[in-house]
Amino acid sequence: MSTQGQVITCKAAVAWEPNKPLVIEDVEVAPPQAGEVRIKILYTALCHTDAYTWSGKDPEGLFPCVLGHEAAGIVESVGEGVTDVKPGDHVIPCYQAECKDCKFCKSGKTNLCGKVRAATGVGVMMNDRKSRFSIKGKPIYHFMGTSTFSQYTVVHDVSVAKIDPQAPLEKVCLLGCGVPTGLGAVWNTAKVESGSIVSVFGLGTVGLAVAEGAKAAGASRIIGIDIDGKKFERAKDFGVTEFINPKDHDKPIQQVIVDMTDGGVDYSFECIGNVSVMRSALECCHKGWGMSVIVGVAASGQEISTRPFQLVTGRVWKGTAFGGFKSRSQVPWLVDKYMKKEIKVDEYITHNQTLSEINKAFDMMHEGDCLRVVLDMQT
Ligand SMILES: NC(=O)c1ccc[n+]([C@@H]2O[C@H](COP(=O)([O-])OP(=O)(O)OC[C@H]3O[C@@H](n4cnc5c(N)ncnc54)[C@H](O)[C@@H]3O)[C@@H](O)[C@H]2O)c1
Ligand SMILES: N[C@@H](CCC(=O)N[C@@H](CSCO)C(=O)NCC(=O)O)C(=O)O
Ligand SMILES: [Zn+2]
Ligand SMILES: [Zn+2]
Repeated sequence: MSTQGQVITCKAAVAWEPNKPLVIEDVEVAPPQAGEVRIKILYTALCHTDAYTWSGKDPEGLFPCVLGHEAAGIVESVGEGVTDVKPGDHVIPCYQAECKDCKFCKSGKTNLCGKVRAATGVGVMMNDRKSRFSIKGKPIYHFMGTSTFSQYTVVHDVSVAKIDPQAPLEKVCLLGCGVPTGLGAVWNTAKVESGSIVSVFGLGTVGLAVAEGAKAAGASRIIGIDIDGKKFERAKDFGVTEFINPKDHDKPIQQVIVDMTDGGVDYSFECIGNVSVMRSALECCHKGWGMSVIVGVAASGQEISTRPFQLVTGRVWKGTAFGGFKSRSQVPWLVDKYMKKEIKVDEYITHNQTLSEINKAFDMMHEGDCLRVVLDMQT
């Protein structure tokens, strides 16, 4: 029986309050309105940004909400005027939209899109500024325009990337956030050249994807920095050539790196979300040209600082969202690269769970050996 035009009641993990366990609820998901797409989510991974918003440290965090933004699924139905996808299409929801028509999209200077950001930032849909999720009539906020911790979700059509139907959804769900962010930070934001010396702070999924991207770009040295020494062995497989544990040194870590690189690295990447490490990442860059890219997301109220002289003397400080990738145009390209075995994805999946085990899955995510946990949403 077709569910098109009907409210669908399904299971979703609801964050009722910051830091309180997620609760699996029967959630009503309204049909998509004009310009919207309802997606059956088959697999979702957990990202540290979900945990960050759940913790209450995200100034944009709203409760109750359905978190989740790294997923893959199949279009169930589309609203009026939606032409780019149809029921049955395999898709990846994209928290960074791409309308191809706004000032941002047309600028040629950024992957940020302005079309729906004002609505997604406050947990509602553009059309009527309301949520499509409810429980017994009580609205539940959307999150990042994706809300993938639900068996069905509604997103804006500008936030849907149509992908190769042959691609395994239980793997390519990762191409919704962490892996593209790391690869793109290197390829799009920093534009690392062959022969460069690179340092990566934080060897989780994002940092390892930075290393993978840097290796592909031909970096001559890739220095991995992490306070957890257990991260080092695995990082070799992703391209890291040297390791530093700040705990093994008395000197500031930036000084250690400057000393071992004849004046500093060409490019550094902060993949943790720690503002003091962001400073170290900038200050380990080479005078005159070194560039540092902030990838990690820092808590509300945190601010970065350095001596302005660091910038006066030629270091450049940048940041990246979704690795600078234009989502609808380039996520399908990343899926194709995975299918051609040109980028890793499977290697970042260390754990598998089901939606009903989501709280356990978050506990796993915080364990040292974990990169990504993928949830099977339909069991
Ligand atoms: N900008 C974006 O678009 C974007 C996209 C995805 C994720 N993120 C953010 O990127 C960050 C990294 O994500 P992840 O999934 O790789 O996280 P993760 O927790 O798996 O990895 C972080 C790593 O940093 C290490 N670490 C922690 N404190 C450290 C310190 N002081 N010095 C050195 N190492 C330290 C940890 O041991 C861990 O290995 C998070 O803040 C996440 O929210 C940003
Ligand atoms: N809401 C937070 C910012 C969170 C943030 O920086 N998000 C990244 C993606 S993290 C994915 O794991 C991002 O793309 N930001 C750009 C955007 O949200 O448009 C806050 O307000 O501090
Ligand atoms: Zn993420
Ligand atoms: Zn746009």
